[in-house]
Amino acid sequence: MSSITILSFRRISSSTNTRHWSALHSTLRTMSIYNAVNEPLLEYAPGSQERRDIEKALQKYIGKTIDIPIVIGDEEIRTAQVRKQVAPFDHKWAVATYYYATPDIINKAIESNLKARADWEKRPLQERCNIFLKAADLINKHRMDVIATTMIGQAKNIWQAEIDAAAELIDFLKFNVMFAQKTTQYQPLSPTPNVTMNSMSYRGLEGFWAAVCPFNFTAIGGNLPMAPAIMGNVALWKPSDTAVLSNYTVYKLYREAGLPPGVINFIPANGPCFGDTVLASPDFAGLNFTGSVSTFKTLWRQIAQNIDIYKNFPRIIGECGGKNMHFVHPSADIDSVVTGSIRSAFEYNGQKCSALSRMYVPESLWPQIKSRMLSIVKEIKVGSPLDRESFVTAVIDDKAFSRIKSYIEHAKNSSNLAVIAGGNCDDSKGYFIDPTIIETKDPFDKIMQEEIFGPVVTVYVYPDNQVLETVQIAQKTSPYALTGAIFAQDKAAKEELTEAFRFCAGNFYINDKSTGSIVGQQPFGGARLSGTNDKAGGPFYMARFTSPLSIKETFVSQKAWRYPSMEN
Ligand SMILES: NC(=O)c1ccc[n+]([C@@H]2O[C@H](COP(=O)([O-])OP(=O)(O)OC[C@H]3O[C@@H](n4cnc5c(N)ncnc54)[C@H](O)[C@@H]3O)[C@@H](O)[C@H]2O)c1
Ligand SMILES: N[C@@H](CCC=O)C(=O)O
Repeated sequence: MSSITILSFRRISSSTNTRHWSALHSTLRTMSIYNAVNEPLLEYAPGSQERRDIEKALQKYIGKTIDIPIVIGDEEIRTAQVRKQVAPFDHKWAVATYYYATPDIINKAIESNLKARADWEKRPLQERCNIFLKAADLINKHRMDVIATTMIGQAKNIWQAEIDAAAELIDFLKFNVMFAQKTTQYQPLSPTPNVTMNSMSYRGLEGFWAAVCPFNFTAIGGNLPMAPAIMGNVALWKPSDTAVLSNYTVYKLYREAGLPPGVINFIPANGPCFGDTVLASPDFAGLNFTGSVSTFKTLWRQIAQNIDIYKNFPRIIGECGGKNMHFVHPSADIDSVVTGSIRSAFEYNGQKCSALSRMYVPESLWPQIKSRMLSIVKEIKVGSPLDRESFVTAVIDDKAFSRIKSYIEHAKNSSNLAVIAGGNCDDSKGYFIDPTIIETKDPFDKIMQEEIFGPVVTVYVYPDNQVLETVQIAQKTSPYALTGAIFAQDKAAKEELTEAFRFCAGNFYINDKSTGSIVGQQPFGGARLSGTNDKAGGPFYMARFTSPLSIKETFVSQKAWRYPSMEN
């Protein structure tokens, strides 16, 4: 790994000895970069060691309520605004008690960030990277706690929790470190090093970042404050109300890994209260947001309104929703369509931003695809994530339950729409919604346009001789461009469809489902209203968290003020 540090860099840069510069540049050329590889997934087969481990870990949490404080520096704070995070599959069970931060407390957290920044930003990149690589080791060591808290708090079954809270989070930590090193490796040209040496110093931003997190991925909660911190920034971690337990479990491991107090403060808070307070601070430097379009637009508008108070132009990153499609060509392989669509639409109850939500299927293939999807849906078990057979579990909360149910009711009440599988909703114990398949005669019905974020997929069946017309419909149906997939065996069709949907997704799949991106393999993010497409888990992402300083140092005394062209 790199032996170059910002501190040593500064020491060298203050020297006028060109030999030091040459040494720096040759070290930069030879420095070794951390080689991130993806975390292997554990399988949790019955009888396996990991199966026993997760069952033991779950016992620590089942039936209990964990108390979670606000954390600023080393101080734990509890306010009078006591909140409960409930198990979505058993809403009488509060899995955690936490406390909303008040505006005063949020301002105190900002002060603490700024105080910690003075030292953190100056630390060598290598030192910061080492802390987060240690955090990756600790997540692995305490894998079962991170997974168990994700299972009970966000209702993920073991498989989905493993993908998210263990594998993806560890991947984010390791790939962010690697890309931070690669990003900062660039040094500008110095064609006459005995006369002039050019260099670039990679600074964290002046001020603090607000990391505003969604409920649906523990890994995203862990990533949003951590990526800026690696690059020398300080951040407020605002967890989602429905993911406080898993996010706090990860936060504690970051601190245990050596993250100094105040670099990341853990601030559960009412969303608008948090937004209003942090965006009113002149030191607000950046927003790292993942969540819905409406929240992102609200925050962006507020930033614009407050633009005159800021010391810097804030950086804005926002990854939002989608209306992700599978477009099936008449030459498609039916097995791939059926398996991919069931998985993408119903894994984690359709609550992945990349989940399949609308399908376009040619009428020649629909009878087979329909009968196979309906028969799989009959086999899908809906239930508690603690039951190893549950493929679909409960949706996250009462608001999500009502929203998803309203789309199903709309389908039941519309003559253009037919509910052909599922449609049952039951919130008596938990927020359960059966995997639901709807057929539509109207490709522009709102159910084909709006993000539902639940286990509901709508299918539009098109005449085989109208592929191009249907492509045009699919292109303009939704304002989002997050993920999309085409299924085709015909080579020319594959090329044509890929070109036709070039701007309809940030992550595009050919003969594969629209979900399941892996850090470092399919860097993730969408365009249009799906977000700023900064591709978390990729190299450009880390560049967003640095404010580079270009330095030119000249070693020879400069005497001539006249241009050569003026000389005789
Ligand atoms: N593109 C991606 O990478 C990606 C990944 C995951 C989730 N998502 C999207 O996230 C959404 C689901 O997540 P969610 O329900 O948690 O989203 P949400 O917008 O309801 O909440 C996101 C966060 O914003 C906070 N918030 C709400 N109002 C706020 C305000 N006025 N000021 C400051 N913070 C505020 C919430 O408390 C929460 O922490 C879906 O739309 C999904 O598609 C996108
Ligand atoms: N990485 C995830 C998307 C995250 C959004 O919720 C996937 O591609 O399944």
